[in-house]
Amino acid sequence: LQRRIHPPIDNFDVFKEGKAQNFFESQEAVIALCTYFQELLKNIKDLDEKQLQEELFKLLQVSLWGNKCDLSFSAGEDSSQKSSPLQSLESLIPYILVNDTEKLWSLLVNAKKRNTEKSNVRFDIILDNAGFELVSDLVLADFLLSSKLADEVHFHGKSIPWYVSDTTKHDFNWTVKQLQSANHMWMSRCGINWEGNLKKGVWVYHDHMFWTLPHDFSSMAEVAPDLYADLQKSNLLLFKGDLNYRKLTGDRKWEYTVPFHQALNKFHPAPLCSLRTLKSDTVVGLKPGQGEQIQASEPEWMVSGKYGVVQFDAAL
Ligand SMILES: O=P(O)(O)OC[C@@]1(O)O[C@H](CO)[C@@H](O)[C@@H]1O
Repeated sequence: LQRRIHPPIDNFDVFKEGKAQNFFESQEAVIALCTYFQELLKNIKDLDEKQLQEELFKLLQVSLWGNKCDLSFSAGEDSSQKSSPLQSLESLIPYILVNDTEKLWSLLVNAKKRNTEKSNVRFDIILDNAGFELVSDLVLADFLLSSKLADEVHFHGKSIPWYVSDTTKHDFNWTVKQLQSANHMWMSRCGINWEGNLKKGVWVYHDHMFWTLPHDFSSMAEVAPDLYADLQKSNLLLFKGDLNYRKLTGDRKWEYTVPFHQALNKFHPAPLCSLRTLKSDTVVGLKPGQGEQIQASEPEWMVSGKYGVVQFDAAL
């Protein structure tokens, strides 16, 4: 229906209220994250490589678990982030079934070393939900620039309201504005910096109709060659969320041990990584017996949102 009334009438978004509510109900978590991040920025220049890596891993995990906050998953009920997103990271590590964060780090560090003045390191985030998840993605993006691991970050949102809480251009700009005008010093500092990044053009927001069409990503080169060509300019594509994972892997009932590379079915515009909590019954790249073992004690493991993957593929 949303596609049929495109462009939306007066920017009407039936999910707008729910998305705003998720943001406001996650307020304390947003404050905790912004405060942590602004403190980190104070001495980011003095961090050695190991410390930078640790901080990147933390913020990647915050962004991963931020994917639990999804209104389609909670059937419209409260899906906000209540506790500090940083506190529980350590205890959640066993729930990351595939953890390729080291590979991600190597890629970013090597891209930086090869970087010359002429070739910027570009990082792309294919966004998922607005609300707390989006804030966690923006903090990650800010870290990449502030640590100089990347020179520009491109965000890809939805051109029409989609899958309940998915981020549109309006949600993106609204979120930056909310932070900017917040009463909390560190929240507003984040918002001001982010507005500045957009103005300077080191953050770029894009949307493309392809993201709301029913195609697997393996057909992108054919169906949306312009988008595919744009993604080829990136050093690393970060795909957020469950639905993007389903589209990456063709939403098939794969054996758990099938390599991620194979399930991508020749979709390789650039090195890519999926940050996703499991909410649907598709998962690949597990170790032999890993899925079966969890299944035996937790029949709902693939759809509960309790488990996650940070799954990387570099082959071109
Ligand atoms: O992509 P997200 O936001 O992580 O998850 C979206 C999603 O949970 O919504 C559907 C349920 O309505 C799932 O099948 C689907 O994957």
